[in-house]
Amino acid sequence: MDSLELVSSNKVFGGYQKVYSHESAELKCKMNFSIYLPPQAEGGDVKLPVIFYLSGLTCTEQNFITKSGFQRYAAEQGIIVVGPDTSPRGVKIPGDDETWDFGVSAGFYLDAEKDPWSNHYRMGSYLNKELYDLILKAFCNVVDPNRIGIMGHSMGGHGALVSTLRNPGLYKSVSAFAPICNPSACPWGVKAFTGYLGEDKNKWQDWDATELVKKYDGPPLTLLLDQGAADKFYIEKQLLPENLVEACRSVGVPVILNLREGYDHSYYFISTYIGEHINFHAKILKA
Ligand SMILES: N[C@@H](CCC(=O)N[C@@H](CSC=O)C(=O)NCC(=O)O)C(=O)O
Repeated sequence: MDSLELVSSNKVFGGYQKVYSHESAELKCKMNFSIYLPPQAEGGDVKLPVIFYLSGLTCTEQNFITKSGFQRYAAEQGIIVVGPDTSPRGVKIPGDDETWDFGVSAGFYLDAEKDPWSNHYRMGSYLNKELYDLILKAFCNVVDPNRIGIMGHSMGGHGALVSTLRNPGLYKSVSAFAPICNPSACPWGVKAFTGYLGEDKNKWQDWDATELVKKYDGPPLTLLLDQGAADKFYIEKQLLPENLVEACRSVGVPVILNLREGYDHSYYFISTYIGEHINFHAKILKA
């Protein structure tokens, strides 16, 4: 673990919530990530499943670990949970902090192709190659490389779905809270894809879950989605879960969409259902 620097460590539900920093080769900057090591990781003599959790717009690795209460359920199930940051940090690109839905904290878990973003904004490769491999290597005494799942919220829900569909088999289980399901067809996605990928909409399809699922040809998957019915971003059609459900049904990919009456887009919603999501992953990863 020479290249990892421990930023913080707090005991919670018998395990440890840690934050590390490291130099990312993909992003060319220093990045933080969180890792929850449940009590079962103590001693290092059992290999445990891992879930990656991807946060949404405006977040760092801190929002999820301080607001969702996931540690109780991860401790109960004996699951390690890893949370990357949402964009490169400390890199100055003109326009990267002008709006909250593009640039800093809004990396969209994709590999940008357009200048000036393509040099640093490579969150897709960072997550699915660099951080994934780092976790397997640095925590090899406690991580089971064959039992890895992924989940996320909003922009992070998009990231979880797309990472799974683009990399068949890399993640055995996937779920999302209020994900951006069809970014090519919503204002957040159009802005991000135009900025990071350019005007050519053919390229957008490679990072859009609703398009990717129609071509998915990997191991069997069931997608679990939870969506608050009172979520203003759902009402404003930024999220479009129905488009993803329709695409899944058209190709026979099982999907569960729970529409939760009265819930909004916040971590109050996530904390209410995070236990159900952890248990969903546990059932698949521990089968
Ligand atoms: N600043 C925005 C609201 C931003 C917001 O709601 N961000 C969500 C993710 S949205 C999609 O990716 C979030 O997770 N916020 C962090 C939190 O701790 O709640 C506005 O003005 O509406």
